Amino acid sequence: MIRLDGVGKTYADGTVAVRELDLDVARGEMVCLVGPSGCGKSTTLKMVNRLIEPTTGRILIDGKDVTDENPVTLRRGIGYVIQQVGLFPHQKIETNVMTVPLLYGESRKHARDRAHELMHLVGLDPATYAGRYPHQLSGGQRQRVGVARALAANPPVLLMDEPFGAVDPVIRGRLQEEFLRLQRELEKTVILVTHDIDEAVRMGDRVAVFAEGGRLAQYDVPAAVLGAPADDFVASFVGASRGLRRLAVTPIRREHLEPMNGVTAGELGGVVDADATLEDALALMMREDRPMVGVRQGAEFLGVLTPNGVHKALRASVAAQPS
Ligand SMILES: Nc1ncnc2c1ncn2[C@@H]1O[C@H](COP(=O)(O)OP(=O)(O)OP(=O)(O)O)[C@@H](O)[C@H]1O
Repeated sequence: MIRLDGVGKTYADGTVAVRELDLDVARGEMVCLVGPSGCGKSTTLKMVNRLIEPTTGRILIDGKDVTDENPVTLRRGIGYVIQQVGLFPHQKIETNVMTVPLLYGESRKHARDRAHELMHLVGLDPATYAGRYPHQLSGGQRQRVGVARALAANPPVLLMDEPFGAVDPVIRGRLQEEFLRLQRELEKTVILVTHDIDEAVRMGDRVAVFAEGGRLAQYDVPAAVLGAPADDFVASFVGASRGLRRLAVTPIRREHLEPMNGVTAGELGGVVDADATLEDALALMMREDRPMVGVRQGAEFLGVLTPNGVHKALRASVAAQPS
């Protein structure tokens, strides 16, 4: 869907922000660009919607070179969410969200209906918030308006630059959760920039770890980035607690379960659903102070997970990834 092919950006003052970057993002995939400050993440994102022109290489969306497209037409198909949201301060929330549909010639009635629908989608009741002004909203609510506005033209592609950066950790977690739910429904192709490895592994189907100069140090699924860092840079960036982080991104698999035979009710800490993560299962074992939990899929009981099974699952999650 989106392909960066040998893309580089050297600014006029000689700063090499991005060097020879190859990156593929599949349709419906959410890819997180993560890395330390100044490593070229925002520059990369802005080259996709041509807010910045690359100095070398090509960027293709659906096989078409973005430089052949009129930038205005191009941006119509690309939603853009930034940290400072950029709402018009003297316009009501509803009007802020309606801006894009109105720009594309929708009637006021349609644009307003669409704005209300989107406000519902991002969890802001239009009856309460449509008539408010941006300064009458909390930071987290403003971020949601930013997301609603980016979705207004129903673009297939969304670019998000630190979209949850300006809010406190609790709200941030909630917004991440909500956006993941929304994304499961909308299946947009998303590139999200963050400097927070936790956010990247939580949100991304795949994670691109950038090093200085826009060098792509590793591009893989979260479990592999945490479980098998490509080099010392990635290992130190993901941090010493990466082992624990892996629990939250590794799913439970049938082959790591043991049969129920002989397990007594007293040994079982509880039951988790098959789509839970290892972290959920281990948290339950610890909370209940029991050596195992049951795993269920709907009405079917699949087996029990023990700490030994957790260990096997972690090892397999790395071994299973193509390097
Ligand atoms: N207009 C510009 N002119 C010259 N250098 C620039 C310009 N914009 C960005 N840079 C430089 O390019 C490099 C990459 O910047 P960029 O904003 O892409 O990094 P980033 O990874 O998004 O950083 P952060 O996480 O701090 O936002 C930095 O060294 C930055 O100083």
